[in-house]
Amino acid sequence: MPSIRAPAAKKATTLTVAVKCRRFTGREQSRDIVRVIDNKEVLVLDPDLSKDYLDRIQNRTKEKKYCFDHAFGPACTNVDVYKRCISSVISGVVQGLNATVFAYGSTGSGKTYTMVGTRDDPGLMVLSLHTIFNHIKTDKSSDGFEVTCSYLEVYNEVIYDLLEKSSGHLELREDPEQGIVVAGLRCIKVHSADKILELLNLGNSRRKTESTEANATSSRSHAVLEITVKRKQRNKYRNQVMQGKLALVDLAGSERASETHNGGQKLRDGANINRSLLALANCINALGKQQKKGLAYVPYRNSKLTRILKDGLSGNSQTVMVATVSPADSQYHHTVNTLKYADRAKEIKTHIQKNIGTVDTHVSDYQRMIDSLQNEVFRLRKELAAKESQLSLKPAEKAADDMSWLNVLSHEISENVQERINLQKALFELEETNLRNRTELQHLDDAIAKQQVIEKDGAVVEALRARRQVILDNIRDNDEAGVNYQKEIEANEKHRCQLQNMNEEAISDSGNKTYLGILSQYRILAVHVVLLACFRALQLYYTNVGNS
Ligand SMILES: Nc1ncnc2c1ncn2[C@@H]1O[C@H](COP(=O)(O)OP(=O)(O)OP(=O)(O)O)[C@@H](O)[C@H]1O
Repeated sequence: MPSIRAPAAKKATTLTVAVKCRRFTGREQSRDIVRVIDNKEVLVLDPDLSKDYLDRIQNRTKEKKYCFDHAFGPACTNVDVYKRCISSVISGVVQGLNATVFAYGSTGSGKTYTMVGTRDDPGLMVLSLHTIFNHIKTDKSSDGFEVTCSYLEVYNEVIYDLLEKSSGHLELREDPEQGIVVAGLRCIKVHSADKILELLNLGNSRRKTESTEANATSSRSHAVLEITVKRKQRNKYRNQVMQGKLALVDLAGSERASETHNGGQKLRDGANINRSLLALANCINALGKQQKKGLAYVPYRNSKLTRILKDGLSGNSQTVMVATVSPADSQYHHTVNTLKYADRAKEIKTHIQKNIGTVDTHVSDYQRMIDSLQNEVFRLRKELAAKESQLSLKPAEKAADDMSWLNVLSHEISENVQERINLQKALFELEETNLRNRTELQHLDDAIAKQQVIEKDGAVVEALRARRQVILDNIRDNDEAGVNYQKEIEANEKHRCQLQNMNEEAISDSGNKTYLGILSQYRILAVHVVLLACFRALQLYYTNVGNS
């Protein structure tokens, strides 16, 4: 399938960081030490009540104050969080932008509650899905939408598909175009928010949770729900597609082994969870410093979680981090630690750009468009004949000047269409070549992985790598050439619009509006039929070449 490429224009943005302090749970008996001021500031009081006035003024207090994009106190619901910092990001997804929302905090601080929620207080995952489908439902354009969803978990550094009953271990692959992808992950087409919610519940029931000292249902895995929204212009032969991706992440809880009193498998789980959360914290640290001091290295490769989140942390994504904290004095160190990382995350920069590109219009789609245009051409031809007999005089005799100007325009439109066909053909050829290149790249990656088991970095591996580089360069060159063809196509279409406008103006100025209007509409539609028939033939040809 031809690629969906992002256009050159990028907009730099920073991570939106929100803090949410949950309310006390029934079993907690602690002092409340977190205050939210002005919807932005978070004050963490010193848990040690014995501090006196002198300690305070001599700065010996452990009281801490932070400022974030948004802060939510215990009385706020998930809907409040959603409205203030998530909903605008979600609207962008329907317009072809990528977004990542993740909850970060210690065990029992309210991450799952925030992301998944309850029946009475639905979480950010549920609210986002409803917004996406509402946008699609109320969209005024004639665009077609396709929504797909995948749900995975990273448990003990192994990736599982939560939408598969008995999922095997899945591997991460680096795709030159799509970045990090999880090979073999199921992507299900969905037509309503309810269907995704059903899948979400199913996935959640398969998620690994345990009762720990700190949380009765502690998530032992990191879960990533990914929703892709493809928006395709209907009835247009310029097959523009926009694709927005939304990643909603519920991280596992971090904890100190000494606090949880876990042993055996639970202790091992905890070590792995902490390993990936540490890797995430290290990435946040490095990215935060990178903005301030220009340091380059970010250790994404240290865990599966950070590789999966790479785009959300530094790539093409509008990202929101919701740091969750408990109000309890017993959680002071966790709270301050979470807020410290949240504070660093404010420095992280990402960029956003619309994912716009071209995709196949299926042969059947072209046929459908041709059929409907041909019906229209047929209707106009009949109307034209009726008008000619009404006029009794031949229009060429009646409006010779108008006709000759219209003929010139008509000729120019035909030339423009011919140019468009040639450009499309060149683009198809390029995309076909890159399709073959990508297949070879995949084979080379497999071969390199196999060969490395036999001899690490030997001569064969070197040769395979050299070939891989050549193919990668070819892909890049072809993609660049493709972008130029796209620009020429855009210019060509703009010119055709101008010609059609001139045509309409000429008709509206003439004394024979009705007849010339029908005549020119008839000619333009006939030209479109030729164009579509040509695209259909090209599509058929390349589909057959691809299959053989
Ligand atoms: N805003 C809230 N209002 C009421 N109860 C909450 C709120 N946030 C969290 N809780 C409750 O606190 C407890 C812990 O929350 P939750 O399971 O979401 O934490 P977590 O951070 O996901 O923990 P873990 O990392 O161990 O999975 C749950 O009983 C949950 O119902």
